[in-house]
Parts: sequence; C-alpha cells; structure tokens
Amino acid sequence: MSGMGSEQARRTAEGLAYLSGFGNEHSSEAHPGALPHGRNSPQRAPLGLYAEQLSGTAFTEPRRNNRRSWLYRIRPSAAHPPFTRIDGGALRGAPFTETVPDPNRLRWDPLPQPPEGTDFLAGLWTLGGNGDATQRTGMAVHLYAANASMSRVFSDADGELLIVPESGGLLLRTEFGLLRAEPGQVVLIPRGVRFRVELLDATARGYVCENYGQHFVLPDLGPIGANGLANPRDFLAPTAAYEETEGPVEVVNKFCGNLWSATYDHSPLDVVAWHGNLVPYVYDLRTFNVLGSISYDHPDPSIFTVLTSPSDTPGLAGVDFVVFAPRWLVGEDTFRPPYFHRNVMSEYMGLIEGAYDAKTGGKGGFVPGGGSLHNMMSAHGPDRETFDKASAAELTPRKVDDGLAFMFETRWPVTLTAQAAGADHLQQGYDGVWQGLERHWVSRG
Ligand SMILES: O=C(O)Cc1cc(O)ccc1O
Ligand SMILES: [Fe+2]
Repeated sequence: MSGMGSEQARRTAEGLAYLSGFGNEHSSEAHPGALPHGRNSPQRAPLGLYAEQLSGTAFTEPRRNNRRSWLYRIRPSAAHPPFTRIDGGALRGAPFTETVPDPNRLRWDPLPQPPEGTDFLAGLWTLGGNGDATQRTGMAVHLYAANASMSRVFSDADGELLIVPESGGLLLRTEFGLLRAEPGQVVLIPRGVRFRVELLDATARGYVCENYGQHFVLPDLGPIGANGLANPRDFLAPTAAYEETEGPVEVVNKFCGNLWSATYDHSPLDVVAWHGNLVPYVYDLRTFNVLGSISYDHPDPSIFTVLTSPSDTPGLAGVDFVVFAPRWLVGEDTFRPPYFHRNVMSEYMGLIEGAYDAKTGGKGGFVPGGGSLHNMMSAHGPDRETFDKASAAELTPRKVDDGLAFMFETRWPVTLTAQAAGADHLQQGYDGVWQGLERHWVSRG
C-alpha cells in the first residue's frame, strides 16, 4: 500500500510519488491519520501503530547536522529473533588489511557476469577502501552485478550507501517507500535503513560508495552564490509505502564488516507513516547544474561535487562524490581536458555511459562499468592520445556530451581487497597509456 503523503508530492511517469528537497523535514502517510500530530510519541500511536525513532546522528549533534526520523510501523523493529553470522561473499569492510596500499595507477574492466540467481546483495564485490567502520571513518568502493531481485531485506549499520547504477534499472523498496533509479540516477540510503532491491531489467550493474564517515551533504557554494551544482529540490525522497507480509522474511544486517542474518516472521518494510530529515533519496545526475570556466584554464573538478562527506578538517572530505556531466568547453588558449596532476586525495573513477574526456575508451580502455584508481600522489592525467588531440584542437566552443563519468575522491588512500588486486579483469599495462609522451624540449644548455 502506498500514499501521496501529507505534503505536496511529485508524481513520476512510473506512478511513484516523491517529496522534493535535500535535508528537508518531510512527512508522509500511506493511510490518512497514521501520522500523529503535535507529538512524536503519543500514549497510543494512531491506528494501532508503533512509534519508533531512527537516529542518524548522536542526539546531541548540532541542530544543523542532526538527522533523525520518526517511523510509525505495524511492528516495532525490536521484535526480531537473534542474528547469526553468514558468509559475506565478495563483500568486504574497513579496515582493509588484505593488501599493502599500492601507489600504481590501476584500471579494471567491468565485473564479469555473476552466476544465475545473484541478487544485489550477493552481487556486491568490494574493490577496496579506507578508514574503519567501527570508528565511523573512511569509505569503501564496491561494484555490483546482479541478475535476480532480492527477496530478502538488507540494511547497512556501517555506513550510508550511494548506489550508482551503470546498467539496468532498480526499484528499491525501503522503509520510507519506493525509489526507482535508472542509470544516470543515484540513490542514497542512510545508515541502518532497510531496503530490498528489485531489478527492472534482466541484469543490473553499477557502483556503490559506502560512506562510514559523516553524512553526505551538499557542498557549500561560497562565491558561486545561492544556486548551482546539485540543486536541493532535485533530491527526491519516497512517500510512505508499506508491506503487511506475515511469514518468514530474511533480514540481513551488515555490521562492522560482516553480514548477519535473522528470519523475521513479518516484513520489516512495514512503516505506514513517517516524518523527519533522515530519508533515502534518488537524484538524477543530469539535473546537475554544471559550472565551469568561461574564460581560460581547466577548473579543478571540485566544482563538479554533487555530495560531500565532511571530515574533522574543514574542506577536507572523507569522500566527495563528483560527476562529469555534459557541458560546454569554451576556454581560450587552454588545454581543455583534465590536466596532468598529482593529488593528495585518492581518486576512484567510474563511467556510467559513453566516454570520459581524459581517457580513450574501447577495448582495454576506460569503459562503462569499469573503473580506475589513482591513489594519493600518483601521477596521472590525459592519456597520450587525448593529450595529442587536445594540444592540437581548434578551440571553438565544444559540447562534451558523449558520456557520464563520476569520481569518489577521498582524503585517505584506497587499499585494495585481495580479489581486486588479483582480479582477471584488472587491466595489465595501464601505465602504457602515458607512454610515448615525447620530449619536445630542446636543450638550451
Ligand atoms: O583524474 C581525473 O580524471 C579526475 C580529474 C578531473 C579533472 O577535471 C581535474 C582533475 C582530476 O583529478
Ligand atoms: Fe585526477
């Protein structure tokens, strides 16, 4: 059952209703009268429901950072049997200690097709990460490849999940309601929120950033002004929708790196109404308001930040989520693609579609579903082919609209899992893309 919610909802072509605005106090009820007014926890919650708070920040964190929601549900979450540990498959968590951090530039082809019957959770494959889930610092890079809908329900106590589909649409049934995401859209699921992923196509593939640190927020805009980059109103939260399923439902909880499972006698997606500011979102990357140079030089890619997870040092993110969306390049006397550089931050890049303007695509190149890692201080930038072309290009205004790439950029190096370091789909000879960058300097000695 689902409802429009108690505030103005946006209905999509697929019939889903969403509430608009990042960080807003939203409220939604799937049945009129399910949401109490005037208090969060009346002596008896309406319609025989149980009131329950979900805290995403400590009770005492400053109001501007505080995130919590109140859920009105058929059964309280506390009504469940013990969890027992299950095998995590290819899913790993921080701290990452299986390999020594690698200073080399690395690139992977897409994940191979998984065996029949692989759901989103079983299809998660960890590339690496940093920090420590028990300390709530750092991040992990996962990829997924699935060919079956989940019948179980999942939640991640370790961090929030930013899901970046690359192929195949997803329908996420969450405690807060339904979210639909096609490639080009991303989903943000708060820590601990339960959800089930159903596939809208036969197969699904994509990327996940698991953020152990502070909540992702929109970056400050400084001199850019009050608008631009990702606009808050384009983040869409679900409206309340619930399941009344009685009978066995497997619920899997990721806790401090391990998976734990319990069989409930009901679906935990039984929230009839909710209100608060701790909610999942879907965001369409094509709504990103791309800003850039209209004079000269290539601006740093921080101008493409969609979401940032701040750390204890102002301006130094635990992880930034950055998108390279279609845009015009007009810079005069400018080398227009990304420059050669070494960065104190570590950069994991993925490709959702098409090509990326610093790299050659095609077989053995940077391809959709693949990824690259340029760890802290590793030297990288345009490959030779890109450099040669861009150095000679006629600098008329040009639209870069043949791809959608993204970056998870983190303040700590990314340590690989053993499976990522030894993967068959790890490309051999990636360094070769920077070979043949000839010496043009003529000795003046
Ligand atoms: O390495 C990359 O391709 C990411 C990147 C893009 C850019 O425009 C400038 C710097 C940078 O690290
Ligand atoms: Fe870079």
